[in-house]
Parts: sequence; structure tokens; C-alpha cells
Amino acid sequence: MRPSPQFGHSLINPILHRLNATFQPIPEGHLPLHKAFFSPWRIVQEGGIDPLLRGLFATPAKLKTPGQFLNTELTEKLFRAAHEVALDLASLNIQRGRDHALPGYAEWRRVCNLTVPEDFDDLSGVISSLSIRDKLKQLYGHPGNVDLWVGGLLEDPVEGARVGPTFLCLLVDQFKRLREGDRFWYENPGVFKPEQLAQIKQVTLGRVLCDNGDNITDITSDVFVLPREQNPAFVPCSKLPYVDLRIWSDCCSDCRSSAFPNSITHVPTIRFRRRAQFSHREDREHLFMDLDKVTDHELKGSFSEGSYFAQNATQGSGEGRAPQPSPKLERTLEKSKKSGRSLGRNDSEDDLGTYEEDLNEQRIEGIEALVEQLSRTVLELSKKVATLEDKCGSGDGGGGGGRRKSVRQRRKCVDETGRHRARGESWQKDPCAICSCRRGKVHCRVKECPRVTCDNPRVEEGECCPECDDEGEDIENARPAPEA
Ligand code: HEM
Repeated sequence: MRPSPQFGHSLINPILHRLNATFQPIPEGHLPLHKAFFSPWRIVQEGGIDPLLRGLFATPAKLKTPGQFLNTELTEKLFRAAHEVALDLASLNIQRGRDHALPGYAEWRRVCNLTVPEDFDDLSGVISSLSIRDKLKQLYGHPGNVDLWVGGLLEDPVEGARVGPTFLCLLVDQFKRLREGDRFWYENPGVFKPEQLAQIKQVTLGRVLCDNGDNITDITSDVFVLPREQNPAFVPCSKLPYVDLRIWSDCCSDCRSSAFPNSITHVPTIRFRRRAQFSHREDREHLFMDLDKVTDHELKGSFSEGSYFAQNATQGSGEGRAPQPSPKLERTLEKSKKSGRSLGRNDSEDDLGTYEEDLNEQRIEGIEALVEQLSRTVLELSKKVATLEDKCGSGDGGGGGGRRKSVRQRRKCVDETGRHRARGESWQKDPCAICSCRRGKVHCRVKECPRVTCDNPRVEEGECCPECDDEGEDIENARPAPEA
């Protein structure tokens, strides 16, 4: 519900504080809000974005008081630089709610199972200031006419919150719906791996400011709490946890193959297990690395070709040089390369067994999905082939002329010399065999010869059967042989 998050307008500070690296005001000084509108040049010429960011986390937000809900920079001078007559943010908020035909404040209280006021005294429990209730009565006449943004904003805050019960209810409901209606919600199973989620959850707004400022080096541990409320007031940015993006690395053991669109690494839905070297320090402990003996430097150096560090390392020696593995680690890597296994915690000359298990696990995870996908494809293709076969073998009935023609063509034959034979055609394949074309297939009958008893039978040219010189002596009558 749009008006409820607009409660944020009541928290806007009329002054933008601008602080230098030691949290002192910059020479150009702080900035009245209306002078900040439509003046991006100030960021370029007046010290960049860092002074503004420091002002946001190191100075208090505006206090919402019964005397002032929105500061006059917003109600009297909004966008004055761009409009001949300045705008009024409060009026805009009220008007926009009416544009959308939103029910009034009292109706929303009903939605939230809160008491519905019949007169303005009924509101004394949630809007304790009598003068405010009187002003409302004067303006609206009846509680049923009060706009949601106005009534919600005027409620006394619930303990521990910056909003009253109505906005609290609507904000909770809104954000709950946003989360539950979002199938890509980052905490949903399958959206991120647990170790990636762990990385995301440790990020703070402070980390975001450190990473996105030009040169913010110190910050409060909790940017929502004033420095004076924290001990120490400021910490170096390096102390705040950061996202380790190596956990998102999708490289399988050979990144070169990922250049080929049909390689296994590009088959959708297949994600390979993360390599042990890319794990958190905590994870690495059970993912084989002997951390007691291997330093972080060695660990980075141990990344093989295609790894994050190898890809980003500057060639050559000197400062940008890629960290090199220690001789011990190199030997271990060499050994694991030869055996085709990944590095293991208990790696030793004699102990090779556990790695094979891990490697298999890694492969099966991808291959199972691939096999499943291929099986589905094969099944679909088989169905299509069966359908086509059905259509072709269903005789001449049905189908268009084109199809009948193709069926007739299919019923032609090709003989042993590669010559086309018409349906029903017969030909002498050789002196002993007569063939014919039937239903697209060549059928041959081989002549059966009579038995001969002479010692030197002869086969005349163009004849099939052997004969003795003494013709007819021992010859039985020829009869057709069964179909070949
Ligand atoms: C200098 C600070 C700010 C200025 C000048 C400002 C100004 C505005 C303006 C002009 C609108 C459009 C009003 C309309 O015509 O309907 C708007 C909408 C809105 N503002 Fe702000 N705002 C500021 C800060 C904030 C903050 C801190 C929050 C919340 C924490 C907030 C929440 C919203 C929301 C939820 C809308 C409605 C957005 C929509 O309709 O899609 N604003 N704001």
C-alpha cells in the first residue's frame, strides 16, 4: 500500500550534512535540501559522493514531532529550482492517494482489525495530541473522510518503531506479500546455494557504502545507529564482512570447454559442485584442505588454470604477480592431477580413496541431469518417428495428393545395380535368378538345378545349370526354388 512507505517523507532531514574523512564539515558546508534538488553538479564540484554518504550515517535523521511531520524544504520549496511555483510533497502524496481512489484512513484501520473511529475522540488512543485531532476535525469533519497518508502519519509510533499501528500493519502485509509472491525470492530453496546465501546474509548497508563510495575508509559497524551510540564509534571498512564472489564461480574443472555452446557446462540446469579451493575458509576445513599447514597465500596460489586468481593475475613478476603455490602444495597438486582427483584434507602418498568418491559425486551431479534430459529427448523423438511411421504405413486412404505420391515412390525398388525398378516389375538378375519389385522390396527366385552325375559338368554361357556332355543322361527337371 503506497502511502505507508511514504511515511519515509516524514524522516527526511531538511539539511544534507556533508562530512570529510575525519567526519568534520567540508569547506563548502552542509546543504539545505532545496539546494540539492536538480544540482548534480554539486557532487562533481563539491567533494564527490562520500561527504553526503558520511553525513547520512554519521548524523541523526530528522525527528518526527507533533509540530512538524514534513520539513518546510519539502512542503514549501520542493523542486523550486525547476518549478516556477515550488511543489508541496504532502499535497502530492494526498492527491496521489485520491487519484487511485484509495479508501480512507478509517477503512484501512478496519482492514487491519484495529478500532474504527466514529468521532475524533475515538482516535485519542492512537493520536494523543489534542491539537492535531482538533485540526483534523476542522479539516475533515468526520474521521471517515481522513486520507490514509495523513491519518497513518499522524498516529503515535508503536514502541520500538517509527510508525503507528495502521502503517505498521500495512507495511508488514505489503512486504510479506512481496516476499511470498516472488518465486525468485532470494531465500527460496534453489535460488542460491546455502553457501552463497550465507555470503549474501552477512552483507551490511555499511559494506555497500564502503564498496560504492569513492574512498570511504571508516564507517560505523551499524549504519542505522549513531556513532556516539557505538563502541568504537567507527571501524575501518576492512573490518566489515564482504561478499566472496568466488562462491558464484561456475567454472568446472576445465573452463576452456565453457567456450563451446554445446559443452556440458552449458547444458541448462546443470551446475557443477564448487571446487574445494573456492570455498569459505570454514567450508574448506571439511572440504579437504589442510588449513593448519597451508597459508591463505598458498591457497590462492593453488588455484589452477581458469580459476579466478589465475584469470585475474597480472603476468610477470612484481606486485601484480599471481601468488605462487608453495613447493609442498605444488607437489600435492601435481599428484592430484596425475590421479585425476581433487585435493583432499588427508592427502598423502598412500591415501587416494576419498578423492575418487568426491570426483564421482561431482560428475554424477551433472551427468544425471544430462542423461535425464537426453532420455526425454530420445523419448520425444521416438514418439515422433512412430507417428510418422503410422502415417506412411496406413495405405492410400486419407492424406493429400503429395502424400500418396510419396507412398507410391516409396514402393519403387532399387535393384542390385542401383537401377530403379517400378512396382511389380520383374527382371533377370543373373542366369539363375529372376527378381521382382513388390511393396517396395526386391524378391528373387533362384532356379534350382537338376543334380548331375558326370565327372566334368559344364555351365554354358548365359545358362544357369551345369550340364554333362551326355545331355539328358542324369538331369532332373528344373523346378523353381522357393523365394529367396
Ligand atoms: C529528499 C528525499 C525525497 C524526496 C524529494 C521525495 C519526493 C517524492 C516525490 C516527488 C514523489 C512522487 C509523489 C507523487 O507525485 O505522487 C515520491 C514518491 C514516493 N516516495 Fe519519496 N521522496 C524522498 C524520499 C523518500 C523516502 C526516504 C522514502 C521512503 C523511505 C520515500 C518513499 C516514497 C514512495 C513509496 C513514493 C511513492 C512511489 C510510487 O508511487 O511509486 N521517499 N517521493
